[in-house]
Amino acid sequence: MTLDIKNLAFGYGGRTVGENASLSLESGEVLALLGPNGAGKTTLFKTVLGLLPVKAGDIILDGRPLSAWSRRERARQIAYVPQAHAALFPFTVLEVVLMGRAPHLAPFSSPGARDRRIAMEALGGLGMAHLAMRPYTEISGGERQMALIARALTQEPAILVMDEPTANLDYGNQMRVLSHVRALAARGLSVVLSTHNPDHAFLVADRVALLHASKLSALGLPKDVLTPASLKQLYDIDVVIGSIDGSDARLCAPRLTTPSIRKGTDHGPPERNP
Ligand SMILES: Nc1ncnc2c1ncn2[C@@H]1O[C@H](COP(=O)(O)OP(=O)(O)OP(=O)(O)O)[C@@H](O)[C@H]1O
Repeated sequence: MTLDIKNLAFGYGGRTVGENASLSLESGEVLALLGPNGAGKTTLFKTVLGLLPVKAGDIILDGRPLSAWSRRERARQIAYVPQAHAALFPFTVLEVVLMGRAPHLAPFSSPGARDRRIAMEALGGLGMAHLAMRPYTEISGGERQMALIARALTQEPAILVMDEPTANLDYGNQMRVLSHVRALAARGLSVVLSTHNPDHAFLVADRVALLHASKLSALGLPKDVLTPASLKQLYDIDVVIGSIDGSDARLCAPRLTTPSIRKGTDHGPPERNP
């Protein structure tokens, strides 16, 4: 399953968030998208998922325009892991994960034994099986994030779109999710994920794209795209990037700057005159 985005413009109503975005995704490839807060990563993802209308350009899924796929067909091919949200209804974790089976069920039918097995396997693979019967409203933000990943895997998609999948996770679960992403790619799944952590892109991505000032500004190997200069442009911070033991593996370390703190400006109310 391939995904081609050509000269895409995306945004909301009369507002264009990004334009002229082009990229392609091959089977088994992991693409990491980096960009500052508000750059438009979620908006791009929602457009690729067909949740927001295309403003200009084309999205081609497996050679066919996305608009030619029915919602159900699309949902069998592309799954979305949104940023974890607060839950409103006390479904069990298993019930939430089973929602991923919806595109595979006949209309008005309920999930069967096979669907439950797939859902439990997804939970088990993420070390979450023990939470299956807990209300989704009574688990932590990180556990909800893991449940949403399990729900997406239960959908058995060819392409997985993950919006900051490690954002709420402890260090161990971050690495478990990244390992899972690599294992899924090895099985032929394509993964697009956004991250604010360059090290995660170094760990997991085959290619990296940068979204900045309404443009996809770079697309290439992590070591070529994630440089002190590009990260300075993206986040306005200074970093050092080193290789581990002279290998191709890279690590990014920020240099902290000392902000100038002035009395009576950004850091508290102005001093009163006596
Ligand atoms: N529903 C909406 N309607 C109009 N504008 C929106 C809407 N949601 C987000 N925006 C705006 O669109 C721009 C891109 O937002 P988006 O959420 O795609 O950024 P992002 O790169 O995912 O950010 P973050 O890293 O903070 O999650 C921002 O300026 C944001 O304020």
